Amino acid sequence: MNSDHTVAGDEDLTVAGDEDLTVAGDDVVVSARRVTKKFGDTVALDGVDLEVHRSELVVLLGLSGSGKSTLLRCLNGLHSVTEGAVEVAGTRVDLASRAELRMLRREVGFVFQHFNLVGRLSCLENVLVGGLGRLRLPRYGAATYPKRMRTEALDHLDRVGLADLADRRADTLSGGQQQRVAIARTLMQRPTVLLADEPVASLDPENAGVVMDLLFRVCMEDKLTVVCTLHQVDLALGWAHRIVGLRGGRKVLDRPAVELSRGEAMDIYRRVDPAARPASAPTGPS
Ligand SMILES: Nc1ncnc2c1ncn2[C@@H]1O[C@H](COP(=O)(O)OP(=O)(O)OP(=O)(O)O)[C@@H](O)[C@H]1O
Repeated sequence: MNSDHTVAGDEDLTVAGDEDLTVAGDDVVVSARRVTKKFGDTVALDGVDLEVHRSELVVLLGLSGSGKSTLLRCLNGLHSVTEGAVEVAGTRVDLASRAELRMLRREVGFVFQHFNLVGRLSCLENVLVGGLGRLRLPRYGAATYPKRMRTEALDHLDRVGLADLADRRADTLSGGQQQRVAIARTLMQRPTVLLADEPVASLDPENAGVVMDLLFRVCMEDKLTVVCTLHQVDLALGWAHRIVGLRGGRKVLDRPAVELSRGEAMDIYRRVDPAARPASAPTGPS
């Protein structure tokens, strides 16, 4: 156990030496406290705090290399943190055993930029794969899954608007359709948290909007906690409840999307730290 950190009950997470760090109230599902992640000499995250609530969609924005993917991976334990505390769905990720991390990952769905479907399998079977964690033995072919799971998987495909393509091989679908199948597969996991790493980076603007709309709908309807990395400021402003900006591994912005102008959001992408800019300098379009 990491001696720097202590947990005192479900609603109390503290980092030793920082009395003001009690966090994780009733509906805080994701909590990162002073998280630092180093890869050798590279500081990918530098003391990042983040809280995300149930039914909240938070978008992480930032230049390439600012630490967005690293933060997502620290949330589900794919990366161990160098310092700090992470709690997700009631599990202290930074202190979790391998078995606890396996359990946690059933609750935390992950949506990837490149969909990660099995191309030669049907859409239905790809979705069913999301429910494998609930079964004791592996399955080969959609027909070998219990009927109730097939019905559930079809419902998820219906929800993403693709029930009529259930029997089609996944590699015959467009990118946008494949990402919708991947989201249906994640829903089959019955997650409480959904992490999405640039889920629309490979899609055209129309399909990107469809996928963001879908993520927003499942966030609200299923009361999911969604953390999503994006590079498209307009999509973030359109669908996020809250926008968190990272720069050089540090959090430089954390505001409700409705309170942000486009110019303020774009500031995250400027090479010069807006806080360091002289007061007389132009702020760019808003
Ligand atoms: N496995 C790793 N080993 C070494 N360095 C890494 C590793 N993963 C990330 N980094 C470094 O950590 C920093 C943050 O990378 P990260 O991938 O989190 O950025 P990002 O904001 O997600 O970038 P992008 O928008 O390009 O995906 C970068 O300097 C990167 O080179």
